[in-house]
Amino acid sequence: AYVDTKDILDKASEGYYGVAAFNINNMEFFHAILEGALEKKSPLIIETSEGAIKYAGMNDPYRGARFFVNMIKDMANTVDIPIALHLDHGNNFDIIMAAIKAGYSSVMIDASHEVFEENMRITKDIVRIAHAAGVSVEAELGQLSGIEDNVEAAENVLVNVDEAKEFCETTEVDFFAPAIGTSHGAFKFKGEAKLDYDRLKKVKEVTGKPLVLHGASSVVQEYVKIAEEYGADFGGSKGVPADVLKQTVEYGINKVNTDTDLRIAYVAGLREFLAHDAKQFDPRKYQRKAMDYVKKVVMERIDILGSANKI
Ligand SMILES: O=C(COP(=O)(O)O)N(O)CCCCO
Ligand code: NA
Ligand SMILES: [Zn+2]
Repeated sequence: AYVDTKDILDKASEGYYGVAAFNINNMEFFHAILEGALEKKSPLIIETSEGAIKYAGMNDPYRGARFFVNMIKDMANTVDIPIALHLDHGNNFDIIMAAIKAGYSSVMIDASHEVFEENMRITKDIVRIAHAAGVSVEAELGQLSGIEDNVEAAENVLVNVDEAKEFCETTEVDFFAPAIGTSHGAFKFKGEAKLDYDRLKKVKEVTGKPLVLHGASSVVQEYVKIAEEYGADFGGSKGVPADVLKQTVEYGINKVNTDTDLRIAYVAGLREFLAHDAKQFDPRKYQRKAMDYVKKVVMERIDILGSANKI
């Protein structure tokens, strides 16, 4: 069934388990992810960035938003796991409105690069509009290092616990993303993967909200190796190890944003297949291995986060 993201995350917060939020740009990633979630009988959050919406809509965001809603809502209403569709890193007002109007389950307003008061004001405004339309809202405090959705965040700015309390009370966001040391992409840490667990525990205590971990991909080396065997160069790639992910779930993370792991799995499968089959030109066949690797990553992640059979 097609559900509100808040319903999935309130249950996850109650039960102290994590639900992965998988990013897509096309049909094949959605199908591969869905196969994995169905097999695991897991609730599923599908999310699209503003770039994905522009890509699918050939630069018309409202068309792109409708494309994803039509594909995902219709499929969701014909399978028996709960599925939500979320706008990831919403920042452009028109695209956030397009997602709400098209029928997204939830939207993120990411004003984390603004000063605190401004982030709070913008977020409060989006919450008012989204809630009027029955849409739930995610927002973020602090900054991930690396490229945060075309906004260059120089260094990690960790969430401030007191600000988090005031922010959640004032804005009434439905779920909240505290920056605790992760970053987007495949090169997350120079050395040891260190997250600020103490800060995370405190944010859970003072907000009582379902929490979101951005930049949560593990950069699974099994697929990095396959991709590199067939010509990729992902040297120095490092993500959030599975045991660290489990710790964050234990301390209150409930939505676990995962994009890079799927991208690496897919390109590994594609490179491997094409290196061995010189004759195949049916896209349903030459993408299958890539989709199988995405499905495997999805199922492994569901096991790590504990959302299997939680439907
Ligand atoms: O927080 C995340 C997941 O980040 P990642 O999968 O790179 O760890 N996202 O919001 C996904 C989109 C941006 C990164 O590609
Ligand atoms: Na998000
Ligand atoms: Zn993110």
